[in-house]
Amino acid sequence: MSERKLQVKLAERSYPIYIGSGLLPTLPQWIGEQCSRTRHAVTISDSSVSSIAAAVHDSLVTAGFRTTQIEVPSGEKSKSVSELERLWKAMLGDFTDRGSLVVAIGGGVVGDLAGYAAATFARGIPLVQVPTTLLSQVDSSVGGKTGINLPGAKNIVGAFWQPSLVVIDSQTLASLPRREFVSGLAEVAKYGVIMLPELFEYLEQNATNVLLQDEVTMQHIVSESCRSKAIVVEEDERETTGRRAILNYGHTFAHAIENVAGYGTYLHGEAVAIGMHMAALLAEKLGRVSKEFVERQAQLLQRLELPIHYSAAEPEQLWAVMQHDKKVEHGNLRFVLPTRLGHVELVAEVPKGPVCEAIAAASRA
Ligand SMILES: NC(=O)c1ccc[n+]([C@@H]2O[C@H](COP(=O)([O-])OP(=O)(O)OC[C@H]3O[C@@H](n4cnc5c(N)ncnc54)[C@H](O)[C@@H]3O)[C@@H](O)[C@H]2O)c1
Ligand SMILES: O=C(O)C(=O)C[C@@H](O)[C@H](O)[C@H](O)COP(=O)(O)O
Ligand SMILES: [Zn+2]
Repeated sequence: MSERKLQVKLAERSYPIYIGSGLLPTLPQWIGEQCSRTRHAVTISDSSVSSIAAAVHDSLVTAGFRTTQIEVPSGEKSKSVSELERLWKAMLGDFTDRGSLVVAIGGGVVGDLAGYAAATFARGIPLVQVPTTLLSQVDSSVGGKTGINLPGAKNIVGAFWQPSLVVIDSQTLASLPRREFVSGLAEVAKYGVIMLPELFEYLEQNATNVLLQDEVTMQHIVSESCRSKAIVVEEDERETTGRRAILNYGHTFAHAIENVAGYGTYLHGEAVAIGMHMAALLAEKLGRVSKEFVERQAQLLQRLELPIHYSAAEPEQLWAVMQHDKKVEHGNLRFVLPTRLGHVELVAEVPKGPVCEAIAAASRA
């Protein structure tokens, strides 16, 4: 199967996304095209993708690059100040400079962490994303959000730093555990709810093939997801007009759940699925959507084997953590809420009562 090429159009920060099977051997050529001044590549990966990182490294060496290889522990806890500091020091120690680039090989954790290292080292060096989880292929590798967590808030320190190139090779998913694969489907369902009802219906009709990871089905959902994200990012690169906030559907709840449960307890996509259910319940309580909408979304998420219930009922605790959400403005938390399938809005002045009721309604003791 030949590759598909999408383009994220952001003037001088524009970049291609290549999607296909068996693309990694072509990576050095594409790096040469996108980052022609670069002869030194810092590959950053995690311990679950060592063999993929080794293959990328070898192809870069063969193509004449000097390389620095860095590995971080796998898991959400690596999006930390201490890992970031370790990366900076390793980059400095091997003479990384403005003629270098970072190649992030892994899931969203590596992409966000390595991306922020690229954004900050020497005030910013080019970044290439090689996503190896479904979640990172449909979402985190595109759009330029990079960063780390603090104990009190998810993704609270970071930068917008667009990659110069994204290479999505479906073969890298061969070793991905099923729970991680399913987690990525939450972000795909999210695009369906926020802007692409056809994708939502496609998921409803093709759930079996999706879960079987049928190649044609996968290429469709990955490219539709990247296409949707690119459209939104092109309209509001730095989330200043509110348009990009639609990509945060379910995330106000999700980030609080990830934080309160302890980073890594819920996978990001699992928390997003629960957060989407909470957001739909909240929208229903505010009279914005029907019960049928809530049930239809819940049915799809469950059909995709995603959770919709939070296993500990702590509405007050989630509410407190949500006050650190980046959509808080002048002390007011804003929620992304649906009005119909394919459309969501950023809503301010949502009272605490219905929020806590929605959390309780989606919770199981
Ligand atoms: N920047 C953004 O726009 C954005 C968007 C969505 C999510 N995120 C962030 O992304 C993170 C979640 O990303 P994720 O779900 O990819 O998690 P992850 O990076 O932790 O990867 C999931 C697990 O799979 C392993 N893994 C990765 N590739 C593998 C492969 N090919 N084979 C076997 N194992 C593999 C990893 O080691 C890890 O244990 C969260 O921190 C979330 O906040 C960022
Ligand atoms: O790219 C975006 O914009 C998103 O909101 C995508 C989300 O799926 C992603 O989890 C993102 O990291 C959340 O952003 P944050 O600004 O709430 O940290
Ligand atoms: Zn997300």
